[in-house]
Amino acid sequence: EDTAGLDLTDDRIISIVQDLIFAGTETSSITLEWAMAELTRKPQTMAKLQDEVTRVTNDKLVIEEDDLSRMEYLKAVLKEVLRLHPPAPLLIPHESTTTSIVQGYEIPAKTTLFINAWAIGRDPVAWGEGAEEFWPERFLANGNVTGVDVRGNDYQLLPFGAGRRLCPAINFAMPTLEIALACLVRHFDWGLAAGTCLEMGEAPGLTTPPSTPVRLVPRCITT
Ligand code: HEM
Repeated sequence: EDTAGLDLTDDRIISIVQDLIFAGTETSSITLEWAMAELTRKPQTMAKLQDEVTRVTNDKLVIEEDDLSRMEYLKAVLKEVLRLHPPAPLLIPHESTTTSIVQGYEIPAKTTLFINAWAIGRDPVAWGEGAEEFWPERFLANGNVTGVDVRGNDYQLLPFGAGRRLCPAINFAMPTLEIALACLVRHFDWGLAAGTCLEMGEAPGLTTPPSTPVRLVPRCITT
């Protein structure tokens, strides 16, 4: 109490916990859902990822955080998923604090601003002719955007935002997603259920899951 004017009341604690649950669960599950959809559409990419995860983990069945640093294709796959399918496509609304001029347009103070990370991630000026294509190799050696990362320093890839309000959980979210995706492809082959097809359209909203939930059939390959 009486520290910097913000008391830690029960209501505030409940709000913070709700924020964390909302900000942390759907974003991660949507990213995994899109990852599985894109990989199922591209069996060669899926096979390449499975090869890497199997090679790095050797005979081990449990994937640990230490293993991730040797899985560069896995990281490229996740960046590519977040480029094409940022789970919060317009990030979170921001408000300008002072009047500024951006490319000749005057933005008054106190204007609500949306950053369209979805459109930026598909912009051919930043990503080249194949901007709409799912191609993780673009982030690897000899790709056209080697070194571009999701940490808010490269303005063409902003799934976590940038600057002071960058997602505070990025260092938790990325390894969590990497381990989850590595486990899914290490232990199972994945295919579409008979008679179904993948719908790659997005549902509208603050977050954008696939318009039709992705339904895949796993076949265990490690027993
Ligand atoms: C794929 C995973 C995730 C993505 C893509 C993501 C993306 C974002 C974005 C775009 C923002 C808003 C940035 C801005 O204001 O411009 C944000 C804020 C936030 N994220 Fe994440 N996030 C993810 C996972 C998580 C997780 C796992 C947690 C918590 C465990 C979390 C907690 C938060 C919180 C608390 C904020 C609000 C920060 C603030 O108000 O300044 N996020 N996230």
